[in-house]
Amino acid sequence: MSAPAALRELLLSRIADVPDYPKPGVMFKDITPLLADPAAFGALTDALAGLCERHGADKVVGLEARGFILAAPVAVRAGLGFVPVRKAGKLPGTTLGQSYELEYGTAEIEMHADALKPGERVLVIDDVLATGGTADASLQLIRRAGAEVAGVAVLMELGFLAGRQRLEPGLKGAPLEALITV
Ligand SMILES: O=P(O)(O)OC[C@H]1O[C@H](OP(=O)(O)OP(=O)(O)O)[C@H](O)[C@@H]1O
Ligand SMILES: Nc1ncnc2[nH]cnc12
Repeated sequence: MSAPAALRELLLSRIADVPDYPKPGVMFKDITPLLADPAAFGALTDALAGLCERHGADKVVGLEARGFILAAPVAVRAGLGFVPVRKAGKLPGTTLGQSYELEYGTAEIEMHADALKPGERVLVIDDVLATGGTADASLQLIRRAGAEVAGVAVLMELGFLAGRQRLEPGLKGAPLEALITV
């Protein structure tokens, strides 16, 4: 479900389009103006915290790095624990790792193996859903830890990259919430 029109407009107005970054042909969605506006950042945090409640989340997982910026205040606002999913090699404890396909090549993300309890319901939060590869890998980590996926929530879905379609099998019926779709 997308956000109410007034919130969508506020959020969209604070996301900058940066052409040809980080490489030619990519339109980068820069959320730093949104983060710099406490009213917009607060409204985003409230909306995502509301999704934690609606979907019965017990924990919030944030995806490095921009996902951390959004997910951490949401977890505090929702009164839930925050779990970081990091790029490989950054977590000190025993980890579960999951590699995934990028547009070119592969990448790997990791989560502490004991970060989630079996049966806990987890909401995954990130800023952008593009091809869906990162979010899909996080769902595999959550399930391998024995936890349940309450849903995935993103600020912005890039509809033309069909990440929703890529993510659908991994969601297994859990919701994908995008406050804005472009
Ligand atoms: O749907 P996908 O095609 O997987 O792309 C989406 C991911 O790409 C970006 O992260 P990036 O890896 O650029 O890292 P950053 O957050 O550290 O900038 C974004 O924050 C998402 O996590
Ligand atoms: N176009 C884009 N803008 C911002 N973050 C992204 N992650 C993947 N594609 C992106």
